[in-house]
Amino acid sequence: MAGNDWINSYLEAILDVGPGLEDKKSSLLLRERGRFSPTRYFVEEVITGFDETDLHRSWVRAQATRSPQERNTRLENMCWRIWNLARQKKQLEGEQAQWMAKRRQEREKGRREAVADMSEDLSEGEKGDMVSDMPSHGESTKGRLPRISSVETMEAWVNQQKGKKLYIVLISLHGLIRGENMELGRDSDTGGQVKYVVELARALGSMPGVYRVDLLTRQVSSPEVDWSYGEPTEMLPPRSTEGMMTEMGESSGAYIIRIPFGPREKYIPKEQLWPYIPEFVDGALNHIIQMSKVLGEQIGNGYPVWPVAIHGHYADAGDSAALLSGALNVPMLFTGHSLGRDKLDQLLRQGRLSKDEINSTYKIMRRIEAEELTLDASEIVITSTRQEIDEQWRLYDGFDPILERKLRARIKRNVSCYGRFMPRMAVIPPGMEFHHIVPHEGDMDGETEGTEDGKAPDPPIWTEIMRFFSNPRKPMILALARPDPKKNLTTLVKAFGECRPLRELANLMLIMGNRDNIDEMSSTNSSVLLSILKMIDKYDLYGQVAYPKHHKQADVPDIYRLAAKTKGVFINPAFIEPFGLTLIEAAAYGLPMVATKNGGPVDIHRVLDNGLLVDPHDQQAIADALLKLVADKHLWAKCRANGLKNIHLFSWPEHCKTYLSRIASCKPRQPRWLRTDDDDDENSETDSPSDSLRDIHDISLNLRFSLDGEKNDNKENADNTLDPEVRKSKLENAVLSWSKGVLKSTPKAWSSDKGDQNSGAGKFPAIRRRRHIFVIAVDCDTSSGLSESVRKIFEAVEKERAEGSIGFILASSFNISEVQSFLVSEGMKPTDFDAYICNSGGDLYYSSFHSEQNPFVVDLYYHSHIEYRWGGEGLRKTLVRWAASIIDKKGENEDHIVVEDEDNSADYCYTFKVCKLGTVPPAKELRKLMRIQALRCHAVYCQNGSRINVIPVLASRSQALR
Ligand SMILES: O=c1ccn([C@@H]2O[C@H](COP(=O)(O)OP(=O)(O)O[C@H]3O[C@H](CO)[C@@H](O)[C@H](O)[C@H]3O)[C@@H](O)[C@H]2O)c(=O)[nH]1
Ligand SMILES: O=P(O)(O)OC[C@H]1O[C@](O)(CO)[C@@H](O)[C@@H]1O
Repeated sequence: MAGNDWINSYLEAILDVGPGLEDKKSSLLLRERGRFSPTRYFVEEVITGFDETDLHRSWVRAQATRSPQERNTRLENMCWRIWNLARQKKQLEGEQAQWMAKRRQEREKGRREAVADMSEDLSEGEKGDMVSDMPSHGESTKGRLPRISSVETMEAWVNQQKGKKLYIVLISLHGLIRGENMELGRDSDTGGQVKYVVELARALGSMPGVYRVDLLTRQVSSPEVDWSYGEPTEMLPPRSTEGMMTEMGESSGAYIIRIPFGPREKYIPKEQLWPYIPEFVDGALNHIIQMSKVLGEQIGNGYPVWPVAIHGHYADAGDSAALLSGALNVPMLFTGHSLGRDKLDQLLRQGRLSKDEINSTYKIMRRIEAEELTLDASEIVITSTRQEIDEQWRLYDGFDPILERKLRARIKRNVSCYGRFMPRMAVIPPGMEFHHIVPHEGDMDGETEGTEDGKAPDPPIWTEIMRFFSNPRKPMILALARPDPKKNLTTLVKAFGECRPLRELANLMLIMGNRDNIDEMSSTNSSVLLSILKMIDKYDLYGQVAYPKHHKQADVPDIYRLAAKTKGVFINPAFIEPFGLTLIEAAAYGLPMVATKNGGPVDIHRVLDNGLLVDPHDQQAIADALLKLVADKHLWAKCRANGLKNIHLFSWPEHCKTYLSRIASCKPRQPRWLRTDDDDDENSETDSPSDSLRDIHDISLNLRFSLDGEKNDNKENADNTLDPEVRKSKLENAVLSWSKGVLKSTPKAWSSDKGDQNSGAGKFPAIRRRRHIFVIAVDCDTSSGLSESVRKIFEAVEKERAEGSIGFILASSFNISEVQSFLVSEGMKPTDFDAYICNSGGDLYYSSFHSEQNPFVVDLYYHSHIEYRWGGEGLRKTLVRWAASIIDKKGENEDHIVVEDEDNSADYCYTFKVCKLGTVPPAKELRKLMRIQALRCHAVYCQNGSRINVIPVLASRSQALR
């Protein structure tokens, strides 16, 4: 019963600490927030160190020895709770292990099937090692970064691009982004990503060949935040040192463009932004179309200059970029910064929150689905480290490094991949802006200290920091991070507090964002702060730890400088750090590092070799490493020198060169309505094609409705603020100019009716007169259901319909022949609707007055927008195989539940009948299966679950409207 002696002594210790554990809610929160408490320490010891049966035994014993004394009752309750926590943890671990095993099986099966499909010509490349052209610190030998080799490609590309000027769109959705005095560490959402995207935009805007960069983000006009975040546009002026800005030439530069969406006058955390993404996409589309037109006038000889790529940063912007890239038919890029699956795994592994709790707090499943979608839609995924690919992206259904390798080898050999696609992964570490790193030679010997003899005074932040210390000249251990539990600052304070020699030798400087009042911080951040303050008190660290309330972005270089001047060390003890901008910042100021061995720091360390890596969970290892680096002056000097020597490898211009060479490898795509130049009538009064799309967009803004489950509950659309009359006339104009633009730009290409092709103006007369358009999007399993809905709507607006001021679009899962039969059976005419979105978004038709035999005109341009990554026959075959595997077993008999419906299938919509409702696997299972095999598509269960339509990944009914 040795185990139980230990348990009992811990239990006694918990009781001595006092209440806390009995309150389930508060203890869960307490653990989630990373607050340190002795109770937590003992509970964790018990749960992780002992077997569940020992814990059960303790509870039984506590029950048996129950007495009226309060302490005994508490002991009994506590034993029960702890035993249950341990069981929960074990169960979660079990589920996790099962999930991993199932996943491994599914992936292997998927891979086998994919390989079997492609088996006739497996090549050496597919069997062999990685054919790597990915630049990576991980793959490089120290001091020789492969990305440098991209310079030649870049030069070749620049030559090839001579005369062409690029427009690039970046998206970072959440807001609170500005060019100067960024509020980094303001809350959980304002950190490295903000700095990264601003610096990337600025650096790209300064590259030869790039004409304009727009960084799109949320416009936040709220009393809670600075007015600058409400400004629609901000220019990012180029930095003027370090040779970054050579050949700015005639570039228009980089801009932050703030798009209004989401609740008005309210700043919200990123987890709450998901429902508003369609609204952002509409606003962004409007901006891009207008900007392309403006750039066309400036540099495109009057032809729109479309973005060469749309690049989403973080899952939410990835989701938006996928929709935009589909709507515009331009390549998409993605950078994760931090990935949901990894976060979910970390949280599950801690065993403190159930999956449901994690999901409701972090909306993690929505985020993961968005990340999967980015894999479906991106041409290139950019990561900061190799680890992100090998350990993080490989957790996703849509990415498998082995399959990726095989597909890449096939593409190189020009062999078919049978409709399979994988995004390219490119490791391009971020850079640093070096303009504020002015060499301070005297930093190391005290010469630059403020003196009366004319030397520069100390920066104000030094005084602010030094007032905390009894002896401010001791080496400073610096941590600079948002007070987020995952940054693990509490373990650092504990390590410092419990290591006497370290306390004697060094001070601890904690820069943890900005705060006025801890009570006003988010609960997660404030709990980290409170735990740290309690620990400072507990270990009596007064005079040894600094934790200033405020600092500005401009103070950050001085903070690093101060730590370096005292011969201190930078520490990042995060549980996992995707990259770690602070580590390269510290190195640039000559500060050696101790960093977590989980994530990006491994890559950084390989390049810089400027410190030690530690297990962030091992408090002793953290203390030992810090002590070693501070105490060993020789090691310290070597690490400082190494960091300074190689830091130039993290430079934005280098990043941009590789970045642009990757973009150059994408097959150029652009909106197809461009290709109508020779149809244009020079004397026509009509607006340009881009106007037509903008106006369609205006219409869709005014016709908010719910499609494909995209609930739009934003009642505060910008246009709604207008006077109703103004809105009405705006809409009228929009409809009119849209119809004019449509008529001008379409005749040949979207007509299937050759005889009619030059009489486009006669084709869509109705649309010209529309003031409003109703989109009827009803999912029915019988046409009678649909007919009832349509009739009710027609009746409700009978007068306007008769006048022709209201037009209708029918959006359904039916194909065009089904639509036709429906119209005939209901005695309706094709022209009762102006347009038909068929096959769940796989096809778009317009009604034509001019041909009785051919009353529907297919929009072929729409196909060019959705055909991206459409798996065609390879996909169909796999779907048929899947359908054949869904079987209902009744004794000896086996019935097929899903069967192919060839008659109703179309080029961009494979249709399957569900023979037995309620027995098919959920749509997400099918999606997963396809993703595992690198087949990209959008499976829609429709007609009350009696049909499955599989359409291109970028198609949907709402996208068709867009
Ligand atoms: O009080 C603070 C805290 C942070 N910072 C700055 O904010 C940035 C923080 O960046 P980083 O250390 O990289 O962390 P995160 O904010 O968590 O950034 C995410 O995004 C970065 C860019 O992709 C990645 O490097 C990180 O690993 C990832 O977690 C750095 O420039 C810091 O100087 C401050 O100025 N003040
Ligand atoms: O904790 P999460 O949701 O993974 O997110 C971290 C993200 O938030 C930020 O820290 C703030 O910008 C980003 O830098 C990073 O991409």
